[in-house]
Amino acid sequence: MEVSLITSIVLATIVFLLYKLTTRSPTSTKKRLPEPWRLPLIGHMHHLIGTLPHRGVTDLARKHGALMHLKLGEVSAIVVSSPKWAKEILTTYDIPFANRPHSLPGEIIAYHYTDIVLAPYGEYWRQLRKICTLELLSVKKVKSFQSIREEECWNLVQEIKDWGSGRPINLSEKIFKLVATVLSRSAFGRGIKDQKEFTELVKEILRESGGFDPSDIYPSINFLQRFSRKRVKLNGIRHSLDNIIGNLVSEQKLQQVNNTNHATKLSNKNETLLDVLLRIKETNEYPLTDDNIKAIVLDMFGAGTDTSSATVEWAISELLRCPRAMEKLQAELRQAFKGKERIKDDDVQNLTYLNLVVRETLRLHPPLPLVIPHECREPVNVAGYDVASNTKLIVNVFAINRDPEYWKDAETFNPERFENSSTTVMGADYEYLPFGAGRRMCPGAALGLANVQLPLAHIMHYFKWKLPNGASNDQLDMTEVFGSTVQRKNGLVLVPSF
Ligand code: HEM
Repeated sequence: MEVSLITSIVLATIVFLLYKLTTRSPTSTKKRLPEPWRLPLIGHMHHLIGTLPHRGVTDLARKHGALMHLKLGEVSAIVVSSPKWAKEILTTYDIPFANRPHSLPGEIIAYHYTDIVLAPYGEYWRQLRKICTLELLSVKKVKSFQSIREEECWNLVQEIKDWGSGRPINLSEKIFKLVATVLSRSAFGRGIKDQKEFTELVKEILRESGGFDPSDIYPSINFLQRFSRKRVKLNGIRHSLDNIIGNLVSEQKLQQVNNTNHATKLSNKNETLLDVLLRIKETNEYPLTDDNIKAIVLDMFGAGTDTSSATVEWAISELLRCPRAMEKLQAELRQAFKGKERIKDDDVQNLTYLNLVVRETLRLHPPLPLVIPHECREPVNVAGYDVASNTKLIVNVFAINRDPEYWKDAETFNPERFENSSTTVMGADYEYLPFGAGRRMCPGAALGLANVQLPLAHIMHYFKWKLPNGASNDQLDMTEVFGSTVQRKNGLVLVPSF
């Protein structure tokens, strides 16, 4: 890929120079958004080679401004990199920019855009958001999964204890498995027969969704669309997933018929996410098909696993490099759980410092630093600039969360900065947007935070952690990798002691 991209840049440069020599650019009176210098065919892609997209885009924004235009292949995008512009776009222009662009995962994995994340803005999406707010991801529903979270966190503690004190363990794998199991029990109730295969498939979707593919940046080239490697890969994943989820839906329907025959109707409190969706379908509250249900259930995994597990990993990483914060957190946990054998979900809600650590982690390491691309549904004029329909909107949360105008020592991990601050999951001035903002803002923040706080409290309360081979904690490698979320490049392999 690297080679073909470099070859394309060389070719494009030659074509560009020839073009410049033989033509004169017509003078245009139109006000154009600032942008870096571009090449024909590839646009601004060469500026991003060798960088992580969120860091590359942030560097460009520092040079060219907080409202900037980028051309990536054929695709035009505006990039918003300051709280001021985020507020302007996500309030005044929120509806025009509430669409999602075409994508292969949307077409193939999300049963032709019938999930929530990738559905186009419109009546169907509005109904799904309502189902999320009132049913699937309501505070009440999140609370109803409390015992699942507690049990699975306790299982992790036992697993680490069984593994043994003083032996390096790959904590990243354990954390991903924990979050995926909590979600799958919340979605399907009992453990899934094919849990391992299912978790692997979810991991593959996440890998493929974040991966770069020429068909994404040259959407008009039919050949690339039809024969892309990503399409073949995603079709394979979809086939396997469809079987697993299809079986789960059929089993659950059967179970519901049995329950009705035996007059053992589930109370809403005990319903899994799948039960809720099947009930909504049965009662015709919303006209959902089986495929719609599968797409929605898959969203819960796609949107909920990597985001929460990456946040737990980054929190541990930052704490290891900041012994003062680590000690303060462990002291808070010791004090709160003195004499208690197990940690309860309700207990962690009131832990002030734990809360500050999570907020600061999400500031420095938002799992979706460029959110999920939005798309403009109609031509709009933003601050005198004409923006054509189908232009993508990239909200650069990475730059916003580190904007030095809003954040003192913006690059430093300092949970205390949130003390006495009223900032919740969204900054009042749009200076803190780990869950996005506007109509497309994450509807799963309450569940996401619960799936971060309880595992982190367990991992930090029951164990002390250090790096293997006597390395000092400030040597911890913090290299990132950009996929569907920004993760640690290398798994967190640490030595527990207890
Ligand atoms: C720490 C955890 C999480 C973070 C940081 C996070 C962050 C985000 C962000 C930044 C977006 C995109 C907003 C935009 O496009 O403007 C998003 C969308 C979304 N998230 Fe989350 N998320 C988390 C957990 C969850 C969980 C647990 C779920 C559900 C199980 C969830 C479900 C969704 C859905 C359905 C959308 C799409 C909303 C739409 O397009 O209307 N998220 N999330």
